[in-house]
Amino acid sequence: MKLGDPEIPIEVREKQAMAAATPVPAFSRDEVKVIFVLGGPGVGKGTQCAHLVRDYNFVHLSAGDLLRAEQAREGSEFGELISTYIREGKIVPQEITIALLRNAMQDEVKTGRTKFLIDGFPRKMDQAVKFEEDVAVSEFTLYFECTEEVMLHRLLKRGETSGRADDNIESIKKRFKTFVETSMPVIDYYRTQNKVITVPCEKTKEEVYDLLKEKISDRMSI
Ligand SMILES: Nc1ncnc2c1ncn2[C@@H]1O[C@H](COP(=O)(O)OP(=O)(O)O)[C@@H](O)[C@H]1O
Ligand SMILES: O=c1ccn([C@@H]2O[C@H](COP(=O)(O)OP(=O)(O)O)[C@@H](O)[C@H]2O)c(=O)[nH]1
Ligand SMILES: [Mg+2]
Repeated sequence: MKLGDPEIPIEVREKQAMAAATPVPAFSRDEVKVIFVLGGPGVGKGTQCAHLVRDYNFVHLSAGDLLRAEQAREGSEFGELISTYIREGKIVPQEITIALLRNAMQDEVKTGRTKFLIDGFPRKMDQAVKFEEDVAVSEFTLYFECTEEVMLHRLLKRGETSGRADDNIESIKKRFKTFVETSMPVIDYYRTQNKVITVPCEKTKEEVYDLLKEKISDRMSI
């Protein structure tokens, strides 16, 4: 059967035509620039993204923030599921997170904002593959690195005021395990493509930011 074949029912032909009209990925590398921001829980991804937004023309999209907003949205069919996954430190099924990211990107692109820091995503190989197939191919990945000991300290401190259901010792242990077992393979995958810029994060926020700027100085013309 070919596209437009009159023997195919009209509904099917319409669906085929729509699929053919939707570019894959949705945004080309000319239209948008995507930088993935990865690193363990509490390493400082959100903090450093805020610095980059202040100094450069980036849109900051945190997958975790988008999931928490969806969880809190009245009438969301995914609220309970997201809540459970986050508390257990597990990765929410990719369809949900990718749809949230894609919608958020579409809203920004409509207003002419096209440079994205995608923070805390992709955390699992299936997300990486599907996002790059369907939404956009990344320019490179920033990988923030530091010891679990330091991350634990930062998360417990953040937990004093964050109100987050996963900033407690039980959830943190599970998040560390998920990071090592499920998210590190994504970083390794992009390493094989020479697309990872690693930034040590043990020092103060300002020192880390200075180092980050130094490491990306030749990439900021994107
Ligand atoms: N370099 C740093 N030194 C000390 N504390 C930091 C540093 N970077 C971030 N923090 C703090 O650690 C906590 C986690 O940072 P955050 O940016 O939320 O990390 P992530 O998004 O990777 O979980 C926050 O309370 C933040 O203020
Ligand atoms: O692509 C993602 C990003 C986040 N999460 C969930 O959201 C939680 C919090 O993510 P966030 O990036 O906000 O945490 P951080 O690393 O900043 O502490 C994770 O532990 C996961 O349960 C997810 O399922 N998929
Ligand atoms: Mg964060």
